[in-house]
Amino acid sequence: MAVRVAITGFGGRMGRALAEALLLSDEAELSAAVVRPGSSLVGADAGEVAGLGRNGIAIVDSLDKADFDVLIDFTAPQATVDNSAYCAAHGHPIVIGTTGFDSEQKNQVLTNAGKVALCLASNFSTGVNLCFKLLEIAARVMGEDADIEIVEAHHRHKVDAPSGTALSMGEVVAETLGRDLEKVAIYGREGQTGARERDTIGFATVRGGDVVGEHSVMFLAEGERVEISHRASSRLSFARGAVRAAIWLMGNKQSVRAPGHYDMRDVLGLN
Ligand SMILES: NC(=O)C1=CN([C@@H]2O[C@H](COP(=O)(O)OP(=O)(O)OC[C@H]3O[C@@H](n4cnc5c(N)ncnc54)[C@H](OP(=O)(O)O)[C@@H]3O)[C@@H](O)[C@H]2O)C=CC1
Ligand SMILES: O=C(O)C1=N[C@H](C(=O)O)C[C@H](O)C1
Repeated sequence: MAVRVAITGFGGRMGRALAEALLLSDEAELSAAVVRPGSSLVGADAGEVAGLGRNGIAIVDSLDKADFDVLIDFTAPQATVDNSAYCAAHGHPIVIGTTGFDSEQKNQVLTNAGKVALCLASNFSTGVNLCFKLLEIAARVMGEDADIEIVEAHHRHKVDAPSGTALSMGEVVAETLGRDLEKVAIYGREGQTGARERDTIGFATVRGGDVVGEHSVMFLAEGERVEISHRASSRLSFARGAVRAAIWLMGNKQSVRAPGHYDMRDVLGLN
């Protein structure tokens, strides 16, 4: 029997991509599509809204009206805080792709991992999670002798910066080098900045057009430079990863994963 998935933020870019990924899956299916109360999409056919053809699932405005095993939530920080609390209260595992949390919101979300299995990742694509592993090696081999800079580019509608993925990349590098990202991160430069300090990790953000998501981490040493880069050309790369995580949390419906905080590296066996 297929894993039954609810999607919150169904009308958003990722909501629609997730619907497509579920249609392509043999092991999971869309069972509920949820949008904000008052949305003009309430009552519409979810398949039609996602451009996938009629599927008979009417869009609802609350998780209380949804029938599902596991939730996939790519919305906005406060909505994710609320949706994860709902899942914890009702015993549903949850996959979270939302980025841009402040530290209090992130703590609130993670509290729920005491009650249900929760998979939180700034990026669900296989390629980015492979890059996280490559970054550990690069940081170990070159990190002490190189200046490290992270550049990311996204579409003009993105509301948080730097991207969650760029921050995760910074965390991987900083942790490998025994540095505290909060202390060494430099978010953009302007004016008389002075010479670069070796231990810092710089972030630069580009926003524009329809860029799906591009990340590059540079290790700039004397006489050579290594770049580890990832370019997403379709949101399906994130959506298929999130569906894989949902199936993994449900243990294919045989044995639901124990409550806890997981990420996509756990799903891919990279941790
Ligand atoms: N981890 C990963 O792999 C990826 C993560 N993301 C992240 O996912 C999130 C969503 O991205 P994207 O789909 O592009 O964004 P969109 O703005 O296209 O979609 C977000 C959706 O969430 C809904 N939403 C927001 N706040 C609320 C709320 N309080 N209550 C109910 N619904 C709400 C919006 O509804 P409405 O339109 O009515 O406001 C909208 O439908 C972002 O944080 C982004 O960074 C994106 C891609 C990959
Ligand atoms: O908002 C997006 O679009 C994306 N957000 C995620 C992030 O902040 O890292 C992942 C991906 O790059 C697309």
